[in-house]
Amino acid sequence: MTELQREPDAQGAPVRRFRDPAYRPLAENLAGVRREIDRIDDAIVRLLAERAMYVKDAARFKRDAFQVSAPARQAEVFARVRALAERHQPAFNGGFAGLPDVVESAYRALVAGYIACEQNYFGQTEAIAATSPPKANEP
Ligand SMILES: C=C(O[C@@H]1C=C(C(=O)O)C=C[C@H]1O)C(=O)O
Repeated sequence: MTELQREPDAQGAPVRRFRDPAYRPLAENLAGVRREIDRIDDAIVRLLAERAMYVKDAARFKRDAFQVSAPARQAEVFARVRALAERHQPAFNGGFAGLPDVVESAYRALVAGYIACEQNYFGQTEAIAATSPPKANEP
């Protein structure tokens, strides 16, 4: 017989502890942990919305779908956020070993979503007629 699956008790006391004696808990119960995660998600989503508006603006500088995708820039972004995750590895409670992988894979999913939207916005733009630079001796 399989045991009935149920969600963890958010109000209850801990049911496990880290074997590391130096580990310092961050919250009294799971509800407290989740309150902090929700607070951080509010800030993250606000920043993702701000980032989105720059992705939209980037469409004005692109000539075609390949340029919207800009794979070299994507690779640069993924390497950069991975390095940032390594640099921001918390120095307490043993850090979070998988952080660079979590951050990189999150960015791979995020940027794929941003690019799909940028492709749509690109379709709402039109080419600007090329202007020739002013010639010497012209006022
Ligand atoms: C914003 C740009 O367009 C796209 C979106 C990117 C992003 O979300 O970081 C990166 C490269 C492009 O795929 C850009 O070219 O910089």
